[in-house]
Amino acid sequence: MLHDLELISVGKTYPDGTVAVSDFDLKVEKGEFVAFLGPSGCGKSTTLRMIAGFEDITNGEVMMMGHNMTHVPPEKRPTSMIFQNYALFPHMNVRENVAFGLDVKGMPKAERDRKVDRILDMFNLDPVANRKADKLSGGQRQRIALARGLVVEPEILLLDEPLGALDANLRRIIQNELKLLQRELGITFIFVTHAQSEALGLSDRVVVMSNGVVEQISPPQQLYRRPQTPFVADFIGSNTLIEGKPLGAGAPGFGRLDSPVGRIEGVGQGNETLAVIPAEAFRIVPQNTDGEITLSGTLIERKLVGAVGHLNVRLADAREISVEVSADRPEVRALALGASVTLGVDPNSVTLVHA
Ligand SMILES: Nc1ncnc2c1ncn2[C@@H]1O[C@H](COP(=O)(O)OP(=O)(O)OP(=O)(O)O)[C@@H](O)[C@H]1O
Repeated sequence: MLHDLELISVGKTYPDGTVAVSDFDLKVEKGEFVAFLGPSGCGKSTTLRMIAGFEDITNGEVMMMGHNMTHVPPEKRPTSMIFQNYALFPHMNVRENVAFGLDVKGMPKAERDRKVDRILDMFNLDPVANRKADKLSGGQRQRIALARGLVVEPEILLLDEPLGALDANLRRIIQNELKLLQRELGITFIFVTHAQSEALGLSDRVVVMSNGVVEQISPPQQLYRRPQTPFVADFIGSNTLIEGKPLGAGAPGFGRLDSPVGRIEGVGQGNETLAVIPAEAFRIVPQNTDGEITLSGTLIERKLVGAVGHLNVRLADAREISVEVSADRPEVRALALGASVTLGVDPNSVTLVHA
């Protein structure tokens, strides 16, 4: 099957020797929304620029619709890129900014105007079409940048932290618009962000990167439920990580671990050395509850925020863990600071990974 975008072992070493990206493999289907997520400096933007053609590739290949694009210049690629600072021309009006990409292609004026009108209408920009780009609000500038990226009808839209300059409220509004737009147009989106909620909320799949390396590529729910590396377990959601000695396989699909706070069973092979337990997987249970992992400790902090109780529990080996439980439960309301608590966890909620 032909993929819209395929990265084959793509790597980038800058002339000063900085290895920004290594061995990046990815296949993206038509119409997919893929987010690159990771901390600052992990190589997200470098990868996006290599896809756009703005950055030379040191190793590997970039394929689009089955064609090798590795050495094709940006303007000959079926991509369009939207930058965080929008990169609008301040001296041009909105219409000229949007028309720019079509002018570069030498499109005849009548066809150009038709396409520009359509896209200005789509983004509600016709009322400001003749205003200079630097005289507009952040949200309007963001829409111009999107309109300019889309008017050239790319197969793949590349977005580099496109919402980074907006305040939280506008960000949420434009996030929704972006998702609707992407569904409607069926264009492939590659979206770079370091905001976890944005990546998880918008995309079909998330590529988590750290230090130039792909840690995991999964749909958002899968990243939460089944992290594959210690980095992802630590970076996504709110997990307790407990190391231990592998004890081999348990029930089919499950492995066991001997940890300083007792035996832990979770989804895995049994040769892993780290158990990952989501904060919300814990419940307060009576001692010696069957069929569950139980961890005993002392309650050292309790905050009830709406329906959620945030507890800090000190376990037998003195480590402190964060636990989220339903604040409405009587056994949670009854807990006093300093009380002994037993936490129960269903092994199904636990993922074992290699440390
Ligand atoms: N032109 C350059 N020359 C040398 N090193 C560079 C250059 N551009 C980026 N780097 C380095 O490459 C690494 C990856 O940078 P990149 O901008 O791709 O990260 P990022 O994940 O997009 O970060 P951010 O979220 O801060 O934009 C970093 O260590 C960065 O310092």
